[in-house]
Amino acid sequence: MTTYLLRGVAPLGGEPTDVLLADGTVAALGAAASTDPRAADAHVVEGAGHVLLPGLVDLHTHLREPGREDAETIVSGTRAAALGGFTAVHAMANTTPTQDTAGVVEQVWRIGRDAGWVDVHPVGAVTVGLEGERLAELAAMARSAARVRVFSDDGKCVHDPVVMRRALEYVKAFDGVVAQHAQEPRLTDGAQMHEGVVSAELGLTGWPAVAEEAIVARDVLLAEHVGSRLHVCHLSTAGSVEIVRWAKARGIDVTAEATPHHLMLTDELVRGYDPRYKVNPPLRTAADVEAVRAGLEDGTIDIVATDHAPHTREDKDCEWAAAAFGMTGLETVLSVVQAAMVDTGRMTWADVARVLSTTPARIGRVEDQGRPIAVGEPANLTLVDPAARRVVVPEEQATASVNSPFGGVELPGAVVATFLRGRATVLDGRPVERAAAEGVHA
Ligand SMILES: NC(=O)N[C@@H](CC(=O)O)C(=O)O
Ligand SMILES: [Zn+2]
Ligand SMILES: [Zn+2]
Repeated sequence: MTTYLLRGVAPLGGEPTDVLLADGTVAALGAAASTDPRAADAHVVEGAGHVLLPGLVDLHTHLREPGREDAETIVSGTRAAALGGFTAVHAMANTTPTQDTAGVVEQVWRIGRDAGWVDVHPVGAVTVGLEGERLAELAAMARSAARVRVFSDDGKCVHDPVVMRRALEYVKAFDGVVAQHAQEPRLTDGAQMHEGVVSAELGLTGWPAVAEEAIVARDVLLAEHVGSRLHVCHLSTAGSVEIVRWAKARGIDVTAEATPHHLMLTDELVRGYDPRYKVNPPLRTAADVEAVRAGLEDGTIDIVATDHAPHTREDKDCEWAAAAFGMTGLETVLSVVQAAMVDTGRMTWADVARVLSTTPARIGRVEDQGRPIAVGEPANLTLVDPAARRVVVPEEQATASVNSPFGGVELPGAVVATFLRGRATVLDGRPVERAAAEGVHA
């Protein structure tokens, strides 16, 4: 295995230092890194001005395999994840067949492991076929080789309060968490965008903020009643932030995520009827974007998760009403968080490490990720150049789909390198095919 000497990098944006990666771990730091005998034949990465972060962990990715390999495969999606700085992703359960049995989650986990770009942690469905009626075999998925800890019907809401209560009770046995897609179905019947001034002007059926907030409020109370862990997916309204803030103050064990698009984009973009901006939950108002940023800044919102939702051109390049909901995000999230939170002075790089690595790893109970950058720790790391600027070109990304809302937009920052247990998956901003990394010749 290649040894790497990262020269002059800034761990969590702090003082520049040298970091030696050997035998899959952080082997030495500071002066000891270059004097270590293993540094003699190391591959040197000149990292002056670059920030070293723990490898990013996504709690919410749609990899689409099995079933929609025309939109994404586990290989294309995890390669995109590595390029985005990730070393682990949680793969959502709304595949075909659904990830609702031990067999399906083990298959996804194994394909991810064999691909080797990032660790793939399959999310288990809460209910059979995401139908919201019967609980899926949660314990069997938890005990399978995939060791599922996050359960979600994402794409759909577990709307029946009895089913939600049972799921919250059941996952306690294996320290699991229910990740809820908070959307009251009756209040969002036929909804096409956020309900507000813009939807009224465009004459599109709106999706009221209360449809999200009513479920978030109900679920924090259920989690308190049951004494279980709840995670709120892609929180998008100012009211939801307020409810989670209240719940945390009350001691309820709730965590919440924000997506990069809800940190940056508003429903004003829908005026052009470009389906790239069609997403669930919908883009909200500028006041909601500000509330989500403030919630992330003060810790009410625990993490940023991409909700990377690739869709084929056939499913996206059509009239607004017929287009699928969803946006890609793996390869732009770090840049969006830098633009929205770091470059605005609201968060430090240490905060970025917390919301994109440490805390998502903890919520997903992934023990070897999101670790401190310290000697002896597994070398799951991401090196970022914050001074870089680039215009996003979806066609040039590794994801198999082109439905990025940031196409044509200039964003700050670039992932220079990603290391998975000491092996480079990305170097000089380019993917390192595993055969090359292992010195295997075809
Ligand atoms: N976010 C989306 O708009 N779409 C997601 C489902 C989801 O996250 O709810 C998808 O699977 O396409
Ligand atoms: Zn969702
Ligand atoms: Zn999703």
